[in-house]
Formats: sequence, C-alpha cells, structure tokens
Amino acid sequence: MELVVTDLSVARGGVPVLEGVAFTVRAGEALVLRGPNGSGKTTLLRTIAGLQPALAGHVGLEREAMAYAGHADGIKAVLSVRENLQFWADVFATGGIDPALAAFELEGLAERPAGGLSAGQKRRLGLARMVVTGRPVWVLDEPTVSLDAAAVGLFAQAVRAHLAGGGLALMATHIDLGLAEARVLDVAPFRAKAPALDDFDGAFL
Ligand SMILES: Nc1ncnc2c1ncn2[C@@H]1O[C@H](COP(=O)(O)OP(=O)(O)OP(=O)(O)O)[C@@H](O)[C@H]1O
Repeated sequence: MELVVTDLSVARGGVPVLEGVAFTVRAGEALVLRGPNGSGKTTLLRTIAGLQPALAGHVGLEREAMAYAGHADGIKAVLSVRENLQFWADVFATGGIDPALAAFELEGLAERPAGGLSAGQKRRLGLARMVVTGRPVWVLDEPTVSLDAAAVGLFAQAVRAHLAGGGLALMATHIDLGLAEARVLDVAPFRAKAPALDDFDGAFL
C-alpha cells in the first residue's frame, strides 16, 4: 500500500492554489503538510481524499482506501458517543468500537449525548472515528485543534498504532505532534503562479 501523488494541481473556488504537487507515502509512514494560513493545505487534502476534483495530475489510490477527517467532526449530536462510533462501525462494516473508545479515553463518556461534549471531547470522538473506519489511509486536516496536551499525546499514539499496523497518514498541522518519524512537506514551493494577463488593459475595465 502506498499513496502516490503525481503532478497534482488543485483549486479553490475555481482559482488554482497549488500546482505540481508530488510525493509518495508508504505503508507505515506519516507525512505532515506544512505551510502558512491560506497556502492550500485543506484544498490539497480534500482533493486527495476525493472530495473535490483535481485541476490536473493523479492520486494513485482509490477513495475507498481513505478515511478523511476535516474541520467538522461529523458527529451526530443526539446520539451518544457509543452510538456515534457504532454508527460508523456499521457504515464501514468494521468490528467492535472498544479499541477506538480506549484509544481516545472515551470510555467514561460513552453514554453521553455527543452534542453535550466539550470541543476537545468532540474532537477526540471525531478522531476515534478514524480508528473505527478500519481504512488504511488517514487524511487529517488540523486533527489537534481543541485538543489539550494529553489528548495530543493520545492522538500521536493512535497514529503510531495505525502506522505499526501497516496504515499510513497524511495530515496538515501547525503544531508539533511529537511524531519524530513523520516526514514534513512544505507546500509553499507548490504555490500556483498567477495566470499571465493576455489583456492587460482589459483587466482594469
Ligand atoms: N471560495 C473561494 N474562492 C476563492 N478562493 C478561496 C475560496 N475559499 C478559500 N479560498 C482561498 O483558497 C486558499 C487555500 O485555502 P486552504 O483552506 O486550502 O488553505 P490552508 O493552507 O488549509 O489554510 P489554513 O492553514 O488557514 O487552514 C486560501 O488563500 C483561501 O483564501
């Protein structure tokens, strides 16, 4: 299993953001995307996860291999923590949810309605969903937002376990996860160039 991204160009709102992005992430590896606000990390992750079309280039893995966690946690507020995870286990036809509850220390919150959780607890539940999917490729956008230091440690542990099990992870984050083994890719060199104006005067009309 490997994620091979070749000459990928991505756009937001029809405007090219990054172009010529290329990298490979192999089983057991994590790649962290870095870059300033607005540099295109979210757009790149969404494109790789198949949530929006690419302008050009190729993602060498099918969407079904990936589990994506974006800024929204994808939580059903009226369901309990346990019911939320069971829902995802049913959707992905995977086994029990206990390892996911344990990985993010959610056992004590299992019967609580998810809508009443704190922001960090909701994020822990959203990340526990990744464990439940059983999918080998985790695509994570700012996974540690709202997490305290202890929960960041739980997340790093969960990623390590995922890699050790033959999975791989691609994530955008501004903070140091303590995953020394993760490679880092700065997206800034891939910034799309502004298109050349072929009608300079017309641009002012
Ligand atoms: N609808 C839109 N039309 C045009 N440009 C947009 C639209 N929505 C977002 N953008 C721009 O696209 C660029 C890429 O945004 P993106 O969210 O991918 O960046 P990011 O690297 O994830 O940023 P952050 O670190 O702040 O999360 C930004 O400059 C943003 O302002």
